[in-house]
Amino acid sequence: MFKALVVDIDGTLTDKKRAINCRAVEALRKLKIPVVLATGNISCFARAVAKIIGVSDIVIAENGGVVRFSYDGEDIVLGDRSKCLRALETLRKRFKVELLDNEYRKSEVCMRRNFPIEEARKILPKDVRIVDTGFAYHIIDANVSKGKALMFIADKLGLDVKDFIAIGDSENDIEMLEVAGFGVAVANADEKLKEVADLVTSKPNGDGVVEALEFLGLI
Ligand SMILES: O=C(O)COP(=O)(O)O
Ligand SMILES: [Mg+2]
Repeated sequence: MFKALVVDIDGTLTDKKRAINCRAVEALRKLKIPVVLATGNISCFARAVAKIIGVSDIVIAENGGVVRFSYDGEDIVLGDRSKCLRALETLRKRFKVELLDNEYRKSEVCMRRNFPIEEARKILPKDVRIVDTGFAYHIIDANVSKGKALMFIADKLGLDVKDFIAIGDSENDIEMLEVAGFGVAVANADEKLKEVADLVTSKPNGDGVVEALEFLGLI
């Protein structure tokens, strides 16, 4: 009954050290439905991961700020990076900010997790928000989320967003789980994500992905 799957990368297919779970990779390869990867990471990283896992080359990158429909296609930018760069200047006045992959980002700003995020939230302008993926902080356009990007993709593919199962681990996955037809939080997920999930797996990371796919009768 579900027609497609969207799955987060870090903390979901990978563990804390970013090592990929090979059981999850094999399970995803076996699926008969399209698998879309959705990550806070940059588009070229997402595409490379999709390619080597062997899933569809439709990807959501930069927390929904960038989507791409094919490996050799073009990035579609859904977020306004200028808002994020302005917000970055506000943060820089208060914290020592270290940027990550700045030269490749098209819609957002990514930073090392080395300052108090709650303090940052208090001073950021309202046209952006800051999300903690457990791997990095991201300043994203307030109009952007993995959930909105998923709706955009579903529409282009002629699917209903409710046809998707979504699996994730952190707060940047909340909207994606909310809009999907069935949301899964892996055992290591943030409490906030578990609250919006239809299923919380007993196993963490990739083992949780396999558990969810078995639960849904997909493998
Ligand atoms: O790039 C990050 O911060 C992690 O991203 P992901 O968990 O959405 O894959
Ligand atoms: Mg994640």
